[in-house]
Amino acid sequence: MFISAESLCKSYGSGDGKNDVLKNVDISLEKGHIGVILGPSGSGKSTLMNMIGGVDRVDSGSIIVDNDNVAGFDDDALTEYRRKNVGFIFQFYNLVPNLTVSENIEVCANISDSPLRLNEILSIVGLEDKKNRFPRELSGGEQQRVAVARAIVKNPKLLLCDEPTGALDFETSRDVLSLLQKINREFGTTILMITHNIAIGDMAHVVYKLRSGEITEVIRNDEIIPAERIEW
Ligand SMILES: Nc1ncnc2c1ncn2[C@@H]1O[C@H](COP(=O)(O)OP(=O)(O)OP(=O)(O)O)[C@@H](O)[C@H]1O
Repeated sequence: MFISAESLCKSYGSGDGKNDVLKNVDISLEKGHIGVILGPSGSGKSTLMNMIGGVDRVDSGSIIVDNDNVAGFDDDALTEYRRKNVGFIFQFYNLVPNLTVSENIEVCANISDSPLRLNEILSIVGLEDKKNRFPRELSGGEQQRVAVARAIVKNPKLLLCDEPTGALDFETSRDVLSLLQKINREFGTTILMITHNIAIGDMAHVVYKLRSGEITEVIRNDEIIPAERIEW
Protein backbone atom coordinates (compact mmCIF):
# COMPACT_ATOMS: atom_id res chain seq x y z
CA MET A 1 0.00 0.00 0.00
CA PHE A 2 1.38 3.44 -0.92
CA ILE A 3 -0.52 5.33 1.79
CA SER A 4 -1.44 3.45 4.91
CA ALA A 5 -2.78 5.57 7.75
CA GLU A 6 -4.34 3.97 10.80
CA SER A 7 -6.24 5.17 13.84
CA LEU A 8 -5.53 8.83 13.20
CA CYS A 9 -6.72 11.13 15.95
CA LYS A 10 -6.43 14.90 16.05
CA SER A 11 -8.03 17.43 18.37
CA TYR A 12 -7.75 21.17 18.59
CA GLY A 13 -8.21 23.11 21.81
CA SER A 14 -8.66 21.66 25.28
CA GLY A 15 -11.18 21.29 28.11
CA ASP A 16 -14.72 22.36 27.19
CA GLY A 17 -13.43 23.87 23.94
CA LYS A 18 -11.83 20.61 22.77
CA ASN A 19 -12.71 19.80 19.18
CA ASP A 20 -12.07 16.18 18.09
CA VAL A 21 -11.48 16.71 14.39
CA LEU A 22 -10.25 13.23 13.43
CA LYS A 23 -11.52 10.22 15.34
CA ASN A 24 -9.71 6.97 14.60
CA VAL A 25 -9.50 7.53 10.88
CA ASP A 26 -8.08 4.73 8.70
CA ILE A 27 -7.23 5.44 5.10
CA SER A 28 -5.20 3.52 2.54
CA LEU A 29 -4.41 4.12 -1.11
CA GLU A 30 -2.48 2.07 -3.65
CA LYS A 31 0.43 3.49 -5.62
CA GLY A 32 -0.72 5.19 -8.81
CA HIS A 33 -4.32 5.43 -7.69
CA ILE A 34 -6.58 8.46 -7.29
CA GLY A 35 -8.38 8.79 -3.97
CA VAL A 36 -11.13 11.32 -3.30
CA ILE A 37 -12.11 12.52 0.17
CA LEU A 38 -15.73 13.65 0.19
CA GLY A 39 -17.41 15.34 3.08
CA PRO A 40 -19.25 18.41 4.31
CA SER A 41 -17.55 21.57 5.48
CA GLY A 42 -15.78 21.07 8.79
CA SER A 43 -15.73 17.26 8.59
CA GLY A 44 -11.93 17.19 8.82
CA LYS A 45 -10.93 16.74 5.17
CA SER A 46 -8.15 19.34 5.11
CA THR A 47 -6.91 18.24 8.51
CA LEU A 48 -6.61 14.65 7.25
CA MET A 49 -4.80 15.75 4.12
CA ASN A 50 -2.44 17.98 6.08
CA MET A 51 -1.44 15.03 8.26
CA ILE A 52 -0.67 12.86 5.24
CA GLY A 53 1.22 15.71 3.57
CA GLY A 54 3.36 16.31 6.64
CA VAL A 55 2.01 19.84 7.12
CA ASP A 56 0.67 19.09 10.58
CA ARG A 57 1.01 16.31 13.13
CA VAL A 58 -1.49 13.78 14.43
CA ASP A 59 -2.05 13.33 18.16
CA SER A 60 -1.95 9.55 17.70
CA GLY A 61 -2.02 6.96 14.95
CA SER A 62 0.38 5.88 12.24
CA ILE A 63 0.98 7.28 8.76
CA ILE A 64 3.11 5.33 6.33
CA VAL A 65 3.66 6.82 2.87
CA ASP A 66 5.78 4.76 0.46
CA ASN A 67 7.42 3.03 3.42
CA ASP A 68 8.23 6.33 5.17
CA ASN A 69 6.98 6.55 8.74
CA VAL A 70 5.66 10.09 8.35
CA ALA A 71 4.03 10.29 11.79
CA GLY A 72 7.40 9.45 13.36
CA PHE A 73 9.43 12.11 11.52
CA ASP A 74 11.11 14.95 13.41
CA ASP A 75 10.61 18.49 12.05
CA ASP A 76 13.59 18.38 9.69
CA ALA A 77 12.61 15.01 8.24
CA LEU A 78 9.05 16.22 7.82
CA THR A 79 10.20 19.30 5.89
CA GLU A 80 12.40 17.13 3.68
CA TYR A 81 9.53 14.68 3.09
CA ARG A 82 7.19 17.50 2.08
CA ARG A 83 9.68 19.18 -0.20
CA LYS A 84 10.83 16.05 -1.99
CA ASN A 85 7.75 13.90 -2.14
CA VAL A 86 4.57 15.93 -1.99
CA GLY A 87 2.99 18.38 -4.43
CA PHE A 88 0.17 20.59 -3.16
CA ILE A 89 -2.67 22.20 -5.09
CA PHE A 90 -5.23 24.44 -3.38
CA GLN A 91 -8.53 26.06 -4.27
CA PHE A 92 -6.89 29.46 -4.59
CA TYR A 93 -3.86 29.14 -6.74
CA ASN A 94 -1.31 30.84 -4.45
CA LEU A 95 0.93 31.94 -7.31
CA VAL A 96 3.64 34.54 -6.77
CA PRO A 97 2.12 37.64 -8.44
CA ASN A 98 5.33 39.27 -9.62
CA LEU A 99 6.79 36.12 -11.18
CA THR A 100 5.90 34.91 -14.67
CA VAL A 101 4.33 31.52 -15.36
CA SER A 102 7.76 29.99 -16.09
CA GLU A 103 9.30 31.58 -13.01
CA ASN A 104 6.48 30.39 -10.75
CA ILE A 105 7.16 26.86 -11.94
CA GLU A 106 10.96 27.12 -11.85
CA VAL A 107 10.98 28.19 -8.20
CA CYS A 108 9.64 24.76 -7.32
CA ALA A 109 11.84 22.88 -9.78
CA ASN A 110 14.83 24.20 -7.87
CA ILE A 111 13.98 22.33 -4.68
CA SER A 112 13.96 18.93 -6.37
CA ASP A 113 16.79 16.51 -7.12
CA SER A 114 14.98 15.22 -10.20
CA PRO A 115 12.75 17.97 -11.59
CA LEU A 116 10.85 17.51 -14.83
CA ARG A 117 11.83 19.76 -17.73
CA LEU A 118 10.07 23.12 -17.85
CA ASN A 119 9.12 22.78 -21.52
CA GLU A 120 7.66 19.34 -20.93
CA ILE A 121 5.55 20.66 -18.06
CA LEU A 122 4.38 23.70 -20.01
CA SER A 123 3.30 21.42 -22.82
CA ILE A 124 1.44 19.04 -20.46
CA VAL A 125 -0.53 21.86 -18.87
CA GLY A 126 -1.02 23.62 -22.23
CA LEU A 127 0.61 26.93 -21.31
CA GLU A 128 3.58 27.09 -23.68
CA ASP A 129 2.24 30.25 -25.31
CA LYS A 130 1.60 31.94 -21.97
CA LYS A 131 4.85 31.15 -20.21
CA ASN A 132 5.95 34.80 -20.00
CA ARG A 133 2.67 36.13 -18.63
CA PHE A 134 2.07 37.15 -15.05
CA PRO A 135 -0.70 35.47 -13.01
CA ARG A 136 -2.97 38.56 -13.25
CA GLU A 137 -2.90 38.13 -17.04
CA LEU A 138 -4.40 34.62 -16.81
CA SER A 139 -7.92 33.25 -16.30
CA GLY A 140 -8.71 31.28 -13.13
CA GLY A 141 -8.41 27.98 -15.00
CA GLU A 142 -5.05 28.98 -16.46
CA GLN A 143 -3.81 30.05 -13.03
CA GLN A 144 -4.83 26.67 -11.66
CA ARG A 145 -2.89 25.02 -14.51
CA VAL A 146 0.19 26.94 -13.40
CA ALA A 147 -0.44 25.72 -9.86
CA VAL A 148 -0.67 22.15 -11.17
CA ALA A 149 2.56 22.63 -13.13
CA ARG A 150 4.28 24.03 -10.07
CA ALA A 151 3.14 21.08 -7.97
CA ILE A 152 4.31 18.42 -10.43
CA VAL A 153 7.56 19.95 -11.72
CA LYS A 154 9.44 18.49 -8.78
CA ASN A 155 8.15 15.08 -9.81
CA PRO A 156 6.43 14.28 -6.51
CA LYS A 157 5.32 10.79 -5.58
CA LEU A 158 2.14 12.16 -4.10
CA LEU A 159 -0.10 14.98 -5.26
CA LEU A 160 -2.48 16.44 -2.68
CA CYS A 161 -5.30 18.58 -4.06
CA ASP A 162 -7.55 20.50 -1.67
CA GLU A 163 -10.71 21.56 -3.58
CA PRO A 164 -8.71 22.16 -6.79
CA THR A 165 -11.85 23.13 -8.71
CA GLY A 166 -13.62 24.96 -5.89
CA ALA A 167 -13.20 28.36 -7.53
CA LEU A 168 -13.78 27.28 -11.13
CA ASP A 169 -16.84 26.96 -13.36
CA PHE A 170 -18.02 23.58 -14.65
CA GLU A 171 -16.13 23.51 -17.97
CA THR A 172 -12.89 24.79 -16.49
CA SER A 173 -13.20 22.36 -13.58
CA ARG A 174 -13.47 19.47 -16.01
CA ASP A 175 -10.35 20.66 -17.85
CA VAL A 176 -8.37 20.81 -14.62
CA LEU A 177 -9.67 17.38 -13.53
CA SER A 178 -8.70 15.96 -16.94
CA LEU A 179 -5.25 17.39 -16.48
CA LEU A 180 -4.94 15.73 -13.07
CA GLN A 181 -6.10 12.42 -14.54
CA LYS A 182 -3.54 12.75 -17.35
CA ILE A 183 -0.76 13.36 -14.84
CA ASN A 184 -1.89 10.33 -12.85
CA ARG A 185 -1.74 8.18 -16.00
CA GLU A 186 1.45 9.55 -17.56
CA PHE A 187 3.59 9.81 -14.44
CA GLY A 188 1.90 7.27 -12.21
CA THR A 189 1.55 10.00 -9.57
CA THR A 190 -0.67 8.96 -6.68
CA ILE A 191 -3.32 11.64 -6.12
CA LEU A 192 -5.43 12.37 -3.07
CA MET A 193 -8.10 14.99 -3.68
CA ILE A 194 -10.60 16.75 -1.44
CA THR A 195 -13.94 17.82 -2.80
CA HIS A 196 -17.51 18.64 -1.84
CA ASN A 197 -18.62 17.44 -5.26
CA ILE A 198 -19.83 13.84 -5.26
CA ALA A 199 -19.61 13.62 -9.07
CA ILE A 200 -15.82 13.95 -8.93
CA GLY A 201 -15.73 10.61 -7.11
CA ASP A 202 -16.41 8.91 -10.48
CA MET A 203 -12.84 9.59 -11.67
CA ALA A 204 -11.28 8.10 -8.52
CA HIS A 205 -10.24 4.55 -7.73
CA VAL A 206 -11.40 5.05 -4.15
CA VAL A 207 -13.80 7.48 -2.49
CA TYR A 208 -13.65 8.03 1.27
CA LYS A 209 -16.67 9.67 2.84
CA LEU A 210 -15.80 11.67 5.91
CA ARG A 211 -18.37 12.98 8.37
CA SER A 212 -17.62 14.65 11.71
CA GLY A 213 -14.08 13.30 11.73
CA GLU A 214 -15.00 9.70 10.95
CA ILE A 215 -14.84 7.67 7.75
CA THR A 216 -18.42 6.56 7.16
CA GLU A 217 -17.96 4.79 3.84
CA VAL A 218 -15.20 3.67 1.46
CA ILE A 219 -16.26 3.11 -2.15
CA ARG A 220 -13.95 1.36 -4.60
CA ASN A 221 -14.68 2.07 -8.26
CA ASP A 222 -14.15 -0.77 -10.72
CA GLU A 223 -14.73 1.56 -13.61
CA ILE A 224 -12.91 4.89 -13.66
CA ILE A 225 -14.75 7.56 -15.65
CA PRO A 226 -12.64 9.93 -17.77
CA ALA A 227 -12.92 13.39 -16.24
CA GLU A 228 -14.26 14.79 -19.52
CA ARG A 229 -17.37 12.66 -19.02
CA ILE A 230 -18.14 13.76 -15.46
CA GLU A 231 -21.39 15.69 -15.20
CA TRP A 232 -22.80 17.81 -12.39
N1 LIG B 1 -5.40 24.97 13.30
C1 LIG B 1 -6.64 24.79 13.80
N2 LIG B 1 -6.94 25.20 15.04
C2 LIG B 1 -8.18 24.98 15.56
N3 LIG B 1 -9.17 24.36 14.92
C3 LIG B 1 -8.93 23.93 13.68
C4 LIG B 1 -7.65 24.11 13.04
N4 LIG B 1 -7.71 23.58 11.81
C5 LIG B 1 -8.95 23.09 11.66
N5 LIG B 1 -9.69 23.29 12.78
C6 LIG B 1 -11.10 22.87 12.99
O1 LIG B 1 -11.19 21.51 12.62
C7 LIG B 1 -12.43 21.23 11.99
C8 LIG B 1 -12.18 20.56 10.64
O2 LIG B 1 -11.55 21.48 9.78
P1 LIG B 1 -11.07 21.08 8.32
O3 LIG B 1 -10.51 22.30 7.69
O4 LIG B 1 -10.21 19.89 8.39
O5 LIG B 1 -12.48 20.68 7.66
P2 LIG B 1 -12.84 20.50 6.13
O6 LIG B 1 -13.67 19.28 6.06
O7 LIG B 1 -11.61 20.54 5.30
O8 LIG B 1 -13.74 21.79 5.87
P3 LIG B 1 -13.94 22.71 4.54
O9 LIG B 1 -14.63 21.83 3.54
O10 LIG B 1 -14.83 23.81 5.04
O11 LIG B 1 -12.59 23.17 4.12
C9 LIG B 1 -13.17 22.54 11.90
O12 LIG B 1 -14.08 22.58 12.97
C10 LIG B 1 -12.08 23.58 12.08
O13 LIG B 1 -12.58 24.74 12.66
